[in-house]
Amino acid sequence: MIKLNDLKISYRIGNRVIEAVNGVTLTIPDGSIVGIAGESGCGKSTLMKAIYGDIQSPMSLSGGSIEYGMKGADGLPVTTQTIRREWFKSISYIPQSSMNSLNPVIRIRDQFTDFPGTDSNKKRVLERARAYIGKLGLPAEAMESYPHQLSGGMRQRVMIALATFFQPELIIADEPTTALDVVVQKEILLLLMEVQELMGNTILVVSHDMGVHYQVTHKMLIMYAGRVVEYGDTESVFADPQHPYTKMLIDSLPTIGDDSMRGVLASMAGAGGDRAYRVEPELIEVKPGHFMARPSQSVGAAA
Ligand SMILES: Nc1ncnc2c1ncn2[C@@H]1O[C@H](COP(=O)(O)OP(=O)(O)OP(=O)(O)O)[C@@H](O)[C@H]1O
Repeated sequence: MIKLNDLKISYRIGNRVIEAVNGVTLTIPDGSIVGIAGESGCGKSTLMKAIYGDIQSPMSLSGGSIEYGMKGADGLPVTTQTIRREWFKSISYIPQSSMNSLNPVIRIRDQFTDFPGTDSNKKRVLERARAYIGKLGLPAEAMESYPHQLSGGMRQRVMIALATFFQPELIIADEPTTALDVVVQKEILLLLMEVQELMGNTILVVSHDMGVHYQVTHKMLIMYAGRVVEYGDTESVFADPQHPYTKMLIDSLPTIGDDSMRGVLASMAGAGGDRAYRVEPELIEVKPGHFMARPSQSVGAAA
């Protein structure tokens, strides 16, 4: 269980201090997938880096604390000061555009054996790694490849394989599917879910995509301007959002049968009322090669 107690993280740029995370208090239960959403610049990545223990200038922990609820190799509780020793072993980080973070001049096999803290018996590591990447849907040949020889989705799978190789208790994934096409996005998210089911680790996933959060997470944390404005079980947050900002984020998701565009569509159809337009708009060519679904007035509709 991770506990954040009035956590404050700031950046100092000259005389200016930006409170990027401004007093966050919450508890993250073990074995849950927690989604973090909020607009650009609200502090999601800063919070993730702080939990990962990657706090370096100009970033600083300006208040509060993080309790990790895990013990290190020395048997002592892990703290902000000692968390770095747990990197790759108990806690791993899948950064934004991580598929481009693989060292381009090192074969995938060597990325596994050169891993910090890995077993010194390379043969044993490679055997394990081969079996493991197979489980994550990668062909054995991928081990012999350089990163550029793999597709974006495969590189992201390799990143996930590297990040989960030591079965860490906590995985932080900062926008793990950005820059992937939607089909691969779905595969990667399913993979993360499978890994979590298999290993029972806690996963924190940052994403701008509320659909992703709905599909994948157990709990949702909504951030706004450095603060948490809502936190709860995903089902409850989506079914009954409490904070106006959460409502806005959820309302921005189009749903089948969505009626919110009714008035606009009706006026586009020149219907003069908000009911008189055809439910299935026709796709018409507005400019050569450029089509739009223009609503048209329905037969017998009142003007
Ligand atoms: N290295 C840095 N130096 C100074 N300010 C920073 C730095 N990194 C982030 N910030 C500032 O901290 C605030 C929070 O940024 P952060 O990257 O955590 O937001 P975010 O929610 O992850 O945004 P995005 O969704 O765009 O990744 C922003 O105001 C940002 O400008």
